[in-house]
Amino acid sequence: MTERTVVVGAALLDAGRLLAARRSAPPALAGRWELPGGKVEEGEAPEAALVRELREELGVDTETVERVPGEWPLRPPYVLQVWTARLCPGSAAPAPLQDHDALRWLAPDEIWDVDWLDQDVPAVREALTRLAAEAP
Ligand SMILES: Nc1nc2c([nH]c(=O)n2[C@H]2C[C@H](O)[C@@H](COP(=O)(O)OP(=O)(O)OP(=O)(O)O)O2)c(=O)[nH]1
Repeated sequence: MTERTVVVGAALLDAGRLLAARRSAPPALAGRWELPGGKVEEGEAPEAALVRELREELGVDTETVERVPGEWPLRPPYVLQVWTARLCPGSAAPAPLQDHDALRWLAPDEIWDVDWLDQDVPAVREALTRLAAEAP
């Protein structure tokens, strides 16, 4: 039997930039950059989980736009799925409230300036194609 838990990550896009978040915990991941998000709870739709996680972690109101095709293995039993998302009108600006200690909005030519978690690199590469498509 394969047990797997989906971790949803947001490619949060705004004004042609992608939000990257630096993890503050656990020690093995702290200091590395990721797509903000978290684990989907039982009975929860992944898009709803992502909106919930972004509210908890960053204090923002968001809506998901589309699934970024693909699924990337994390530490078993977790797999990463990614959606593009945008801020709802009137949302607060993202703040590192929980799990993160820094945030950066990255333009396409800055994407590789941060030290992404190794396992996020293929997902970020895929998200970058979406960002390039919507860059002003
Ligand atoms: N959110 C997120 N987690 C990731 C990414 N890449 C990656 O390996 N992970 C790992 C870190 C964690 O082991 C797991 C997700 O944990 P989390 O701490 O973000 O999820 P959560 O908010 O639901 O966690 P919890 O404290 O409620 O247990 O997936 C990523 O891009 N985004």
